Amino acid sequence: MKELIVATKNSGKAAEFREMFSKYTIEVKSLLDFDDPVNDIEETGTSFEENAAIKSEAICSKFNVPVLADDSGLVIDALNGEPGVYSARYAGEEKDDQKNIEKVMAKLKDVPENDRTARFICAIAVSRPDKETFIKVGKCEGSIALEERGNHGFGYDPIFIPNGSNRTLAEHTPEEKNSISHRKNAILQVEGWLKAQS
Ligand SMILES: O=P(O)(O)OP(=O)(O)OP(=O)(O)OC[C@H]1O[C@@H](n2cnc3c(O)ncnc32)[C@H](O)[C@@H]1O
Ligand SMILES: [Mg+2]
Repeated sequence: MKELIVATKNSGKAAEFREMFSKYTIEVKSLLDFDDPVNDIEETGTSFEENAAIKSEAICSKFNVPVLADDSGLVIDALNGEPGVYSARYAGEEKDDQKNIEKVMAKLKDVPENDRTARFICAIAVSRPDKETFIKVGKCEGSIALEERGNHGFGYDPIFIPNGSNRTLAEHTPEEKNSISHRKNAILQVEGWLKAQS
């Protein structure tokens, strides 16, 4: 079975990838599966695409196998695109999901329902030894809820309502989220390559 490393240390992302890749005969590993801890990669880019490629290329050079990386985040119109590429560390270096949510909710406290439009974006970069990296982007349009709700998922899911629903993503089952998410929409675009691997 071919091996694919998903270059993430985010357990929420790793679980979603594992589930969405289960239909392929590919052995999927995340950076959380290695006995020797892999150093953090500095995300110095100014776009999701750039940061995804920084991660996939760094891990591909290290292990010499195909690597897929995800750089993703929440873009809120009323905050001029924040938290954007800084989504993980919006409220500080400790990457605390709850503090990040509280920071967003405080900044949006006077913003009415109609002006709370937002989207999740996911850039997926695939790097292979001696080949060019390719990058695809997926989106999920929606809005920021007036209050936090639900326990599923991770990150900003408790405050994000996808268009067409009245529930937050954290009130969607993992299967439901994986059928509409930004991550799913990015994966769909690399499906041809994934099939060729399995
Ligand atoms: O870099 P890796 O190791 O993959 O893990 P990370 O958590 O630092 O990941 P990113 O740099 O891509 O930052 C993404 C942040 O955006 C948020 N995010 C991304 N996808 C999300 C999703 O599906 N649901 C909720 N929040 C999400 C969440 O706060 C993530 O920490
Ligand atoms: Mg990161």
